[in-house]
Amino acid sequence: MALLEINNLGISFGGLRAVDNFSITIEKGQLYGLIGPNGAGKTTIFNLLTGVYKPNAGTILLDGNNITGKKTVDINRAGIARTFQNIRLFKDLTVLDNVKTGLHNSHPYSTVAGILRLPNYYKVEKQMDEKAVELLKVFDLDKEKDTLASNLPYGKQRKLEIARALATGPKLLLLDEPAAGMNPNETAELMDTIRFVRDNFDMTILLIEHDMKLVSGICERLTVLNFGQVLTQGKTADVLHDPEVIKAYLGE
Ligand SMILES: Nc1ncnc2c1ncn2[C@@H]1O[C@H](COP(=O)(O)OP(=O)(O)OP(=O)(O)O)[C@@H](O)[C@H]1O
Repeated sequence: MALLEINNLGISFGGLRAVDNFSITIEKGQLYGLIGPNGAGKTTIFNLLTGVYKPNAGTILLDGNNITGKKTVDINRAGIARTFQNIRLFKDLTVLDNVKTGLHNSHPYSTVAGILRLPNYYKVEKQMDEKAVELLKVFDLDKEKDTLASNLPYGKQRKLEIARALATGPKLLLLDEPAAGMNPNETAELMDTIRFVRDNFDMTILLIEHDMKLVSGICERLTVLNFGQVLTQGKTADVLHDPEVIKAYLGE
C-alpha cells in the first residue's frame, strides 16, 4: 500500500482554480520532489495536505486512512509534519524547548498533571529532555541546546525546524523550500541531512524546491505542477529531460 495517495484533489480561491485534479502516489521511504513555477500551487497542496485548507474535490489517504478535510492537529497525529517556506520556530525559546514542543504533540501528560506538577509531570519532562537531546545530536545541535532559536545561524535554524517536525513522530515529512536562502555549502549539508533523515528515520519525504541541484541530487521521483495541474510525473531524470518541463519551467 502507498504511504500517500492523493486522488483528483482540487481547490478554488474565488475564480482561481489553484489546484485542479491533482493526483500523486508516494511509496513508503521515497524521497519525492514537487516542483513548478512560482504560483503553480505547490504550497497550496501542502496546505491541503495539512488541513490548513479544505479541498472542494478529491481524497487524501495516508497509510490507507482517509484524512481529507481533517483538522491540522488531527492530521499531525495521523502522521504528517511539515516545515515552512519562511522558517517558523519559536524564536524566544531555546533549541531544546523548540524540539520539546514537537514531542508534546505526540506524548502529552494530562493537563492536570502539568498544572499541579504531579510526579508524572517531572518523569515525563525528564524523558522528553533526553529524547530531545538525542534528536538534537542527530542534527549536531546538542551543544547549542540552551541557545535561543533566534541566535542560531540560518542553516541551523532550518535543521532545527526539521528536528522539531520529526519530534512529532511523523510517517510523512513535508519540507517547503528547505534550501531557500541557503548558500551552496549550506545546501550541500542540507542534502546530506535530508538523505540521513530518510535513511535513519525510515522516513517518507515530500519536498517543494526551486534549487534544481538539490532536486536532481536527492529526489527519486518528481511531480511537476503548472497552473495547478500535473504537467508530468515520474523518475527524476526522465522528468527533468521532458521537453514540456523544460519549456514550462526550466527554460524560463
Ligand atoms: N488563501 C489564498 N487566497 C487566494 N489565493 C490564494 C491563496 N493561497 C494561494 N493562492 C493563490 O493560489 C495560487 C498558487 O499559490 P501557491 O502559493 O500554492 O504557489 P506555489 O507554487 O507554492 O508558488 P511559490 O513557488 O511562489 O511558492 C497563486 O495564484 C496564489 O496567489
